[in-house]
Amino acid sequence: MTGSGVVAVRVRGLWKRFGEQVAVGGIDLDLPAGRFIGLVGPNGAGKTTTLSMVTGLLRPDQGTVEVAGHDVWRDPVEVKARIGVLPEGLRLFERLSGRELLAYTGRLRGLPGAEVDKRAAQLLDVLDLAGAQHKLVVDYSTGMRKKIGLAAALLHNPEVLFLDEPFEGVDPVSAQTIRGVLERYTASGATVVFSSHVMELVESLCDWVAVLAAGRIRATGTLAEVRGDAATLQQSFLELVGAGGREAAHDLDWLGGGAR
Ligand SMILES: Nc1ncnc2c1ncn2[C@@H]1O[C@H](COP(=O)(O)OP(=O)(O)OP(=O)(O)O)[C@@H](O)[C@H]1O
Repeated sequence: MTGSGVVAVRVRGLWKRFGEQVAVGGIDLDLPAGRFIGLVGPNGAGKTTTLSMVTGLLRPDQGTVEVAGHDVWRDPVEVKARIGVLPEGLRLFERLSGRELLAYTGRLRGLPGAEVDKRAAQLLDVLDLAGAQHKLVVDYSTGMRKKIGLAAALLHNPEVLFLDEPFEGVDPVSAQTIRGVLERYTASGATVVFSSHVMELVESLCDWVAVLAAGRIRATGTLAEVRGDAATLQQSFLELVGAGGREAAHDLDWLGGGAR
């Protein structure tokens, strides 16, 4: 699946409204296979809504999504066998231990018990969770929850992995661990799609970027293409999405300590 030109995710005419609010306003997108892809955009841009529709968690009002050549809404079983998802606000089975959660996930994925045991042990080890594997998930910290969620999403060796803000609330050591696992995974030809509004992170991890603002795609391409002549991705991002509002700071002339 590594070859250039192979499309991992194909989105056409995707729309989602919540009442009057247009969350996603007609997105067309081809995400190349074998890349580390960043879906970036400011708060409320529509990243979570887009990822939810792409992974079959939220039904679009209009439009189609194909993942690994299968239509997400007509062929959900084929798609779900090929993807791993770490959603935002991840809900886990809290009363299972980390190890039990992986055993359960592996069996749901149809893997033989011995294979699940082997993969679970390796993932727990690599993600630095071996010491906490018998602890209940309810007692895990935010970072530990992200890591066990990532392990569950990787267990069946998916072709495409979707991660919604995977580094949110994660300390630098755990972030480095997660990063190592993801880099190894993409090096084997798999595709990672992750959403973030942290530009430095996207710049250091991704080789392909899609910029989303106000429910629409503003730019796509390799990191170099999207960055263009700007010094950093952050700068080109601010130009793309418009940095309006920065000057509004003078309205806060009462703010700054001292006089009340
Ligand atoms: N269930 C919902 N009901 C109503 N409005 C919603 C719902 N989900 C999302 N929205 C709205 O749709 C828009 C896009 O939200 P979304 O969560 O997709 O953005 P995002 O890019 O993921 O933002 P963030 O980076 O802040 O998580 C926002 O204006 C949000 O208020």
